[in-house]
Amino acid sequence: MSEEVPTLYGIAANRRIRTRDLIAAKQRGERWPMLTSYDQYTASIFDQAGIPVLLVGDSAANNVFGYETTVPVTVDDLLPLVRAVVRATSSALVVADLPFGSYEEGPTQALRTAVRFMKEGGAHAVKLEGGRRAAAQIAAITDAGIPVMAHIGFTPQSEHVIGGYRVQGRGDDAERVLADAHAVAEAGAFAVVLEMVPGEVAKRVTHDLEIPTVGIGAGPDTDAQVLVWQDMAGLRTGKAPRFVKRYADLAGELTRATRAFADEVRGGEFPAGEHTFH
Ligand SMILES: Nc1nc(=O)c2c([nH]1)NC[C@@H]1CN(c3ccc(C(=O)N[C@@H](CCC(=O)O)C(=O)O)cc3)CN21
Ligand SMILES: CC(C)C(=O)C(=O)O
Ligand SMILES: [Mg+2]
Repeated sequence: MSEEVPTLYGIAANRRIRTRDLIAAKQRGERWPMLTSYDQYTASIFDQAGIPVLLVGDSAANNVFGYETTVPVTVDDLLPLVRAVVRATSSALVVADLPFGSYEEGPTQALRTAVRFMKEGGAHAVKLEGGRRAAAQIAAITDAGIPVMAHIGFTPQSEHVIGGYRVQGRGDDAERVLADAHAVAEAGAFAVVLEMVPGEVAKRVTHDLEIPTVGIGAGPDTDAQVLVWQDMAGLRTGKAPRFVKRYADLAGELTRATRAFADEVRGGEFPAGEHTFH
């Protein structure tokens, strides 16, 4: 487990990735992968496998706590997950997602929440949803010394206003996404997630901005790509969004292992002598 760890090209694995490394990577034309993580074991594996940025997403609402939407999850729910991911990693930059209700009231509330994720969670950066409407919050948090990743296009916390899971920025709406992208960069964001926007719009934003763009359902021309890990690894079953690619079948593998354990207990084959103390 001590072999050379690939992180960003040219960056040694013996220190944490910093936001400036990600901006430098963009200048060199290097793409990078990002995944969500919500626990110790996945965080350690992703860190060792060379994922330079891990997001403790508010999507824990769906993928850890079993809610239908991201709306119910709280700061107190997410803080222990952030601590676990930080403790389990040595190279990755850990980004804490600000949940719904923890920053909308304004810059003061947003900064207070971001400070909790830094002080109590040990996060290295925070992320929040919104373009022009979130610019004041992004500026306040950044001015306090906390790096902010923005998130525009489809913003799941607003799905009740948006009216479901919908591509944002088609046709004339592209101007809205572009204005949001420029606003968050101007406010001081170090990167911006583009979720479910047309590939052409994501390409334009990526070209326009000096900060890296992180696509999810935004085509191949962003600087980085992010997926929810349970989608990427096939732990989540059922219909996945079109932007998901499954790189493994963890649900199938875990089902097989579970059935084997259950069968061996029922059949009296487990535990065997080697598992027994005398
Ligand atoms: N497991 C998981 N993966 C995610 O990507 C994710 C979460 N959870 N939770 C928070 C948000 C919600 N997101 C979602 C959820 C569903 C679709 C979806 O069903 N998309 C369909 C319909 C698109 C359409 O109607 O235009 C698709 O086929 O892509 C997209 C994004 C992205 N985030
Ligand atoms: C999908 C990513 C960008 C996210 O915000 C989350 O997982 O919460
Ligand atoms: Mg999120």
